[in-house]
Amino acid sequence: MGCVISREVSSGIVSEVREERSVSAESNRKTDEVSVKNADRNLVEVQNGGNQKEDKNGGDNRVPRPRGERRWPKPNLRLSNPPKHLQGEQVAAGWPPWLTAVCGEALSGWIPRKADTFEKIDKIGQGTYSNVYKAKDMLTSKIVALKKVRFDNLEPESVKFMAREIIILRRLNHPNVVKLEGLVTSRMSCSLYLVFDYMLHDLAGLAASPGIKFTEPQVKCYMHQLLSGLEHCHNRNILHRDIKGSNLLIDDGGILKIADFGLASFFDPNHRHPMTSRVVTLWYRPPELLLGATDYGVGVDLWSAGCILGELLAGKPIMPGRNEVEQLHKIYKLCGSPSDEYWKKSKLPNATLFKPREPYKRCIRDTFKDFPPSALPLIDTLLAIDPAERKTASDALRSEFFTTEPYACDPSSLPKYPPSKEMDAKRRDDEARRLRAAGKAQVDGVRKTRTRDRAIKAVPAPEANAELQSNIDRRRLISHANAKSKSEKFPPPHQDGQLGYPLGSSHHIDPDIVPPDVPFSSTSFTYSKEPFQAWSGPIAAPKRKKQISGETMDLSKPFKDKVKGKKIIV
Ligand SMILES: Nc1ncnc2c1ncn2[C@@H]1O[C@H](COP(=O)(O)OP(=O)(O)OP(=O)(O)O)[C@@H](O)[C@H]1O
Repeated sequence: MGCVISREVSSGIVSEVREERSVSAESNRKTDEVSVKNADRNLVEVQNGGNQKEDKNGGDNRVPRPRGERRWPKPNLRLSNPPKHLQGEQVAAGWPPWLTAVCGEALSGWIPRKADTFEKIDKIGQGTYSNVYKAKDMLTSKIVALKKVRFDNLEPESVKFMAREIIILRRLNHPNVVKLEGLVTSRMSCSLYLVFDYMLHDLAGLAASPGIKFTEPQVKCYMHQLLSGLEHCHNRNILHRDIKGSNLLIDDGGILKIADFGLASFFDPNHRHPMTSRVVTLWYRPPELLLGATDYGVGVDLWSAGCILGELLAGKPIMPGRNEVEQLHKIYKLCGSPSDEYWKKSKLPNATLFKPREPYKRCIRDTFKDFPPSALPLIDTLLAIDPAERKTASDALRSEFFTTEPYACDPSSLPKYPPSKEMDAKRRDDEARRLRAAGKAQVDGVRKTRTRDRAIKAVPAPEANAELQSNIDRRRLISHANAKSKSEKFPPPHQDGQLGYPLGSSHHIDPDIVPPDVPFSSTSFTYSKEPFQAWSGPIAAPKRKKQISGETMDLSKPFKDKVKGKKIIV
């Protein structure tokens, strides 16, 4: 679409990008040919990032890396002071100084579109730190989605996190990954808009729509696209870390795109850089993260993909835990508890706490005996307790699920659904509540109630993501700084040992907040009066909103992490 248009920005920037471009000029030709219709050729090439190759079949052929290039691309989150000349050039190109001062790398080679060249049509989504609008690009007449990222106090940390999302998005170029088309900003405003293609649906919204039940070929079609998008991310050493239905957008041609890279991160295939375990929405979170792993890889996204596969075939989420303890318990009950061998080799921080007295037997095949037979080996693999056994997205794409009849249908043959997003499901929910409250007609009420029930099932319990660390960090931030929305995503720096999850040390768990049917070793639970409550949720904290220091805190969203000293990559 070419939102990022007009002139080249800086000789320095452009030469850097050109070097990349020369490596893969061939591979970019196709994308460029499409984009060049709308925009200046040079800048579109820059926008494409230069080192990616589009493969419409979902394959992911990596372009050879030039000599001397880093083995794995690392976002420059800690570089808070880009060279002055670069900042100057970017400001001259129209970027606001508060942005260039912190995340020059994310802007490199791009110039901003002006906000008044878009016409907002409707609000279509809301995230933890953003609002998403449907808008019309006045220059091209194209309908787009504008994700408005808020920066209340222009805190460098929050801007850096947004920069990471932009850097990651710019490295991705695949039909099943949402494409960042451009950035919109103004010198005056403290917000930034990310421009994306407009997508009519998300998978959570579709799955929660009354009357929609996916057939086997349709499930295969969505899963193939999801795994193809993941394969692309993983081959670029990017973990998404929040795969769930509402982050899988679907356009009116049935094309699925992985969206919301706000929690995504580059990972080190050599496992030398630990990462935070506090990622992924609870229902889709793999056991190793619940057990505190900081050394993990593609397996985390594959687990989430397994949960999605189960959900699409079962018509409801397969492991809807209300808090972390219950989530782990649901996992053990379905997938079995980790083997002794795995406990030994994984050295997971929370292993001693969550080792059940008696091992649980795996019963995936029994539980899902009504699933299509070819789906069982795949779901069995994706939901393996040991992440190494989940293999890779490429392996999943080669599994018999996709190579036996009935085959995946073509995306274009999928039914044309009315617009349906997770947000629409919530709207229906609100409407049903309003109608019930007003004592409207019984029949109508019954129908809406069913809709509501389903919508709720498709969305993780809000409390599910409220965690110890986030609560403490929020409290600290709210009382120490007068910030709100950003603080929920960007807590202040802290040492791991200070709060929450001291790596490698044991935790205290209040037995009162452990669901009664969770038979973990009783010796593991030690009563503590510390302000712990990591295992939050309905059991410990039934309220959605919490009043802290006079501010209303919304605990209903996954808490976005931050850099912890030098050790943990978030
Ligand atoms: N390109 C798009 N087209 C249409 N709708 C979109 C698009 N991108 C996002 N949305 C809608 O906006 C919602 C929020 O977007 P997104 O998940 O990117 O924001 P976020 O602030 O990172 O959210 P979260 O708190 O879930 O992490 C999505 O669930 C989706 O319904």
